[in-house]
Amino acid sequence: MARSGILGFGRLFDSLAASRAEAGPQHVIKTMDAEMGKHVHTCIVPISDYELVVTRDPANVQAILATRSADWDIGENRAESWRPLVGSGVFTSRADEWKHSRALVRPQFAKDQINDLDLLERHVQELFVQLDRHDSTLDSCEKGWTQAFDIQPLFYHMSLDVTTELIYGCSAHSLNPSKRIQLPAGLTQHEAPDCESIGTHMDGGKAWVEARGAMWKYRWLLPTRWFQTHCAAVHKYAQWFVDARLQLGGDYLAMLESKGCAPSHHRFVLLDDLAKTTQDPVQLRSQTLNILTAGRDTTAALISWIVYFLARRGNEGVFGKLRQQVVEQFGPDSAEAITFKALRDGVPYLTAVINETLRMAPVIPLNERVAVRDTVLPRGGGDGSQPMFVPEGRQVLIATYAMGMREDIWGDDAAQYRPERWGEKGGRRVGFEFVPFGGGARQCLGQQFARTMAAYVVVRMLQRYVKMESAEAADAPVRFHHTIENRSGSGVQGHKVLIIGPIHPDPSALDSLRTRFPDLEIVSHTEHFGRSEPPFLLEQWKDVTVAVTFMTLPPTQAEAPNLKYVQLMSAGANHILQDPFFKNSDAMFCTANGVHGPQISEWIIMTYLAFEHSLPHYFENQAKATWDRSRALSAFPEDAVSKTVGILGYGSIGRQTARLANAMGMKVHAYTLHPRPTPESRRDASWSPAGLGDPDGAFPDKWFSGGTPEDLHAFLRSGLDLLVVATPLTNGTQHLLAKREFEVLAEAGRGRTYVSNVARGPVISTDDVIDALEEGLIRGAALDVTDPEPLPDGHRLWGAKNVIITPHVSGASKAYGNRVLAVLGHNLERLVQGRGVANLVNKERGY
Ligand code: HEM
Repeated sequence: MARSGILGFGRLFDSLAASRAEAGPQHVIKTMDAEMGKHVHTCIVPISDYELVVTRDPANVQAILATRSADWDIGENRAESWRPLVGSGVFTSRADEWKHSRALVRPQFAKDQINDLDLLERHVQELFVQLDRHDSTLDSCEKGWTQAFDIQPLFYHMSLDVTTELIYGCSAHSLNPSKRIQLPAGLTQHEAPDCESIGTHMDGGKAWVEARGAMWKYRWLLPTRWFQTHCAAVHKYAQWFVDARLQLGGDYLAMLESKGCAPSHHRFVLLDDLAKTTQDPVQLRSQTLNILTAGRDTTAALISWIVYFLARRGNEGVFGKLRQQVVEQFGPDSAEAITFKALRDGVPYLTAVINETLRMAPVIPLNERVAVRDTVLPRGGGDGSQPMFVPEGRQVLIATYAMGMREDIWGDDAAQYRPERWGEKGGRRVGFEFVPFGGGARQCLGQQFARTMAAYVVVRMLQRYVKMESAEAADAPVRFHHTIENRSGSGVQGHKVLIIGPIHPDPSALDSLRTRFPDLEIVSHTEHFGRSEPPFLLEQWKDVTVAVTFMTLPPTQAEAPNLKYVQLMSAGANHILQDPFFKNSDAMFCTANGVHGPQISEWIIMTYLAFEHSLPHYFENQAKATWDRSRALSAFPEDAVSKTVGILGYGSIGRQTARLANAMGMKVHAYTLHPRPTPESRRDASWSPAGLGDPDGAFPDKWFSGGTPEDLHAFLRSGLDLLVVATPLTNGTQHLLAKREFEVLAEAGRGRTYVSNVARGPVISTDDVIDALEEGLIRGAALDVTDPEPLPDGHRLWGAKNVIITPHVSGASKAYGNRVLAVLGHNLERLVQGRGVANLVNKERGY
């Protein structure tokens, strides 16, 4: 090819422009066809003072990857750019170092257990939950944050979740963060791994590596500050697992299981297995990170492409035929009949679909090698059929996509998606014209795993969905931006967060948010319930896109035209329902639901136990310096074991209370307004601190529901020792507990119920609770909220029998501000990924 452009840089700029236009792989074909002719398959491309070779000739590919592979090695870019992020391992090393790495990790991939279908099924279930939820939770205003909803990010999450579990034994649970395990910090000298941000740091690091690659030999110009942050975070994450494995040896998997990770029996965990061969912590960290990098995005991209082609208009026949075979082989809805062998051999058309997808969208459309000595390629010289001399140091690009599009190999319809071309068995004989997984000595180690996972996910989706539809037009071009999806940067560039209000997070929590989103601008303005020092000026709203606030809002959207997301510091939104900005702007509002669970549930248990163990009585005696054991000896306190707690309103506070009560040996009865008959309906999508609460709705022994007094009475009659009132205050819950309800409690439990109110005062009728206490209809009450508030001096509730009153303080906690920031971080991550946020306020319903 001829040189082009100023100083010969034209070819480079053309190729960058094609990548930006999402047509990089097609650009190779177009340029070769136009400038060299369709019959030329190998050419030299000059760029400035440098020349590289591009080939789409299978004979040359075979020589490079297999027959003359000793003359070739991977190029500097892969080796050097990736190493700071993932270390030196099988994917990034060269020459003898690579041979050593390959020999070390290859045996892991030969084991049957690596194809663990139980592991895949667990994560497919999480995928389904997200798919179900997506439609119902995505609010129109969220769509303005990134692009329209795209199924692809869910596959990337699933792939991260699967590969982290396969490699380290503990999933990052990015599809369902509520399932994240809080691993112990003290076990190794490293901090507990941050499962929440590992995906973001890997994406950020990868984006940098790709940007560096695109800058070709001027890559040193790229600043490294953020890259270093990502590298440090990724290392820290892997190091904890490696150290824990080395410290615990054969007990490593049992430890993970005891913390709540998937069961250890018969489970294959790559790190665990690898540590039987080497105990070198750096090796273990690097090799596992190399495999995580090589396997995560590639598999997600393959699944995304398969779904893309199945849903593409015009491919309805392919979808129908595949679905029919899948259902015939595996049934319409269950995973039971799916085995590794049946996946591999049982549905030939599925194999054909996967192969055809990899032909038309090889996940890695350009592979690369550099000659390590002077050598020859079998074809490309003379008229194209002669050998071509390649000097040492020359780079060759293997155009995998272009080979897949050659009409002389695949037929005139090479541009059509037609799985039938793969024949009856789905896998026609191919040579080096089809190398999506590379070939020869450095062939992909994860091919079988990737194929199994893709096949499994597709089968489960086809069992579940009778139809898939693409939003694109039938003739829309295939856009290769997504070949390996690149969510470059952290996705929050240009966003500015204003924290304004009475509650402030620790500087360390702010720092970790900055580390997680390095390009997010954060400003913080202290304010004490409406009064701020220095005064906050209206024009300061102008460029704010995210506000974290208790109740300070801009007067109208005109003052804050860019404000898209308001993170409230409160669990409810009732105090701003009449605010003009809330009512009239299109910003989305999220509550801090979940930040109160830990401290309020502690308050509930504390007051209950204080009452049971007569703490107020002993405090009084202590003040009088009186040692008197008679009370405990005459009427033994009752402990909580086997008692029943009824939780009226099973939200985040109720769920954390259930967790604590369960740990004390109590039974849990839950009450919700709407029925929750299925496991799905019992789940809770709102935010909760990792490892706390009851996101799956697993604790209740009985579940009651309904909106009528009869429904409520059935719950109150269920034998409650402790009744926790944790329901929002609405018109329907005003005086929900009144005279009749206390009578029902008394009839059912002979006055043994202790009542705890952490909701709002008016949910209980004050006069009626006083009467119930005085008449012994209930044993006692702990009230953090009263009606009225503040409770006036001399009010008769102060002196009621067996009552503990605190002045609406159960929600206070030093961790409050940090938790609000955690909700913010959680939602920012979801917004960047185009997913629905947690705790979104429905503006019509007001909560
Ligand atoms: C659709 C999914 C995948 C595709 C298309 C793919 C593709 C490739 C390709 C083309 C190479 C060769 C690069 C070269 O020639 O230099 C490669 C190497 C590699 N792949 Fe994959 N891969 C996939 C999934 C996986 C998975 C799931 C894993 C592991 C869990 C994995 C692990 C590796 C490793 C370790 C290497 C380096 C081998 C070496 O250099 O010796 N891959 N992959």
